Amino acid sequence: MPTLATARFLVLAGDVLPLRKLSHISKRVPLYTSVSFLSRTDRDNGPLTLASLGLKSDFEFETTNKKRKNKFQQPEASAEVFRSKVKPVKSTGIKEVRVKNPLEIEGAPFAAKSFPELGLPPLLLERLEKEGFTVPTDVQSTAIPVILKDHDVVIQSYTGSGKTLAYLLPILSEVGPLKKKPPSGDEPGKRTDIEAVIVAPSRELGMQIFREVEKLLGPGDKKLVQQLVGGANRSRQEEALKKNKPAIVVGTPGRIAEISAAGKLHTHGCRFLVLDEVDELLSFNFRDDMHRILEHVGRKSGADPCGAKNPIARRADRQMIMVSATVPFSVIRAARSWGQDPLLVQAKSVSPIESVQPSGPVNLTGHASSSSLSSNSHTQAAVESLPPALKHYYCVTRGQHKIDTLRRCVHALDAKSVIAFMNHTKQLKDAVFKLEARGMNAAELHGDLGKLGRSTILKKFKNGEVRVLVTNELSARGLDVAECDLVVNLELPTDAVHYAHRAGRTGRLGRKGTVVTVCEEPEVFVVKKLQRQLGVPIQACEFTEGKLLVTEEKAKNEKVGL
Ligand SMILES: Nc1ncnc2c1ncn2[C@@H]1O[C@H](COP(=O)(O)OP(=O)(O)OP(=O)(O)O)[C@@H](O)[C@H]1O
Repeated sequence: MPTLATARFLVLAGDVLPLRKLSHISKRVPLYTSVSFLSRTDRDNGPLTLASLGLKSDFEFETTNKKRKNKFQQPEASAEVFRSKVKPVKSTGIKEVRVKNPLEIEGAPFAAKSFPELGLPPLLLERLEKEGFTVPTDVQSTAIPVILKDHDVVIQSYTGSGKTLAYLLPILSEVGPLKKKPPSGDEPGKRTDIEAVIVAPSRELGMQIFREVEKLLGPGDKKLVQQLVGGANRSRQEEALKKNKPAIVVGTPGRIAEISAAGKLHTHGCRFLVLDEVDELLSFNFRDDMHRILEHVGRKSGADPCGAKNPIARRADRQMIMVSATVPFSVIRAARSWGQDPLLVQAKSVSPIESVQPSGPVNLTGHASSSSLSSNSHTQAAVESLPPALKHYYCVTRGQHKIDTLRRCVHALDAKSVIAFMNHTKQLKDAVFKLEARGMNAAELHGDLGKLGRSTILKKFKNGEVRVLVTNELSARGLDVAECDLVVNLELPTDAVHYAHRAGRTGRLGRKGTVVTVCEEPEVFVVKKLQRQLGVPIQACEFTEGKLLVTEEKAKNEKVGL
């Protein structure tokens, strides 16, 4: 049984505590190998701050004599942002030895101008060119070299900034037919296990990532990736696993856990575990399935007698990649628990997770915020997730006129591809009925529809056959429709994080985008609160004579919003 001597964090009653603070606890307290899971409404101790990432400071940084190589040299033109002087640790046959090393964080140029600068293999570069990807985004320039150096990472960058390729490219550099050629004579043996598991919280997002991998692998090798999303035929998925022996699986937590529990998914030798939308995957709904995944993926039972007993050593066998536009402090705590010396990778910075403190919020410009901003880390997470080019408005109307307002809004902005968010399925269906009755091409997307119905509607929306997609929280995360130029909140989101993910469906990858919240007079104070929490202006507007008119703030609204 692992003891406190070999562990760094203890997970107790939903909290993760550094074990060095628990010296008074009995020496043989069992170590939970799982981590705390958080309900959607969990509030943390405080937000991340950009200041806390202190690029020029030295950090006291614990590092491990990893089984994975610690490759700290960067390709010359890539994002060199940290350098660690890892002292060699004498091999004792036990891998848990950790030494404290100072980590120097230096300011450096980040944005690589091209993919070849990032040290990706030639075949993958060819595929990227074929698919029209020529210049990496900031988060890709920063994350790819760090992941290629085998670090566990938390990737945080705003919605639509290209986080998917930021982790897929380093994985495909090491897994599958596009990978770097091993040195001659170093040809690995026949692969039997899955090499990368990518977990996403919804079928739609899972399928989107799956398609992205398929596309990069190319038609000849697309069977090397297998989708394991819920709602799809399970026995067909199991047959495909057996027949095609894929190297990568992408799926939802429930289905992955189910097939794994049935003994049909062999992931013990898995090298990469990706948790996309990690803050959502931490929610209570996924708790049991995520436990199973974290316990089984990349755990080489029997391969290493020390590793089998020592959770820290076992963790070293897989590389954890955690991704979201919103990274509340709960994710930082989870990363500390799951990962080995994980790094926080943002668009233009890399810092040790150890250095991230739950402290005061910052605004979008990175300056310390005013005290009027909420200090919880969920709000902070939302601030950093909004694409800077988005425009935010709200329009006050009566409940019964919301659909008309939506219609006028679509015409006034001449929006071609609109996502309208609501909270309840019944109202959502009514809204579609009313929009269609008014001649607006609309469709509904929600959990009551079967998998086929959902994918057909989504396809039609992506093709432009549907102009207004009326949906709920299901589509708020990860959904990538480049053409979406307008997001409308027909009902208010529950909080700033949900607002940010909804808003992020438009304005992707630097495109223009508009977010309009349609609300009733008594709800204006909520909009004002969102404005304060997010640190972005949400202007009052009206739609008259086919135009969007920004209106003067009414005095009483100002008062309510104080
Ligand atoms: N280097 C690139 N060049 C051109 N297009 C890119 C590049 N990287 C990503 N894209 C495209 O940008 C879009 C957004 O990328 P992606 O979905 O990965 O964003 P994201 O940061 O994961 O967003 P979210 O937080 O909403 O999930 C996708 O259509 C993707 O194909």
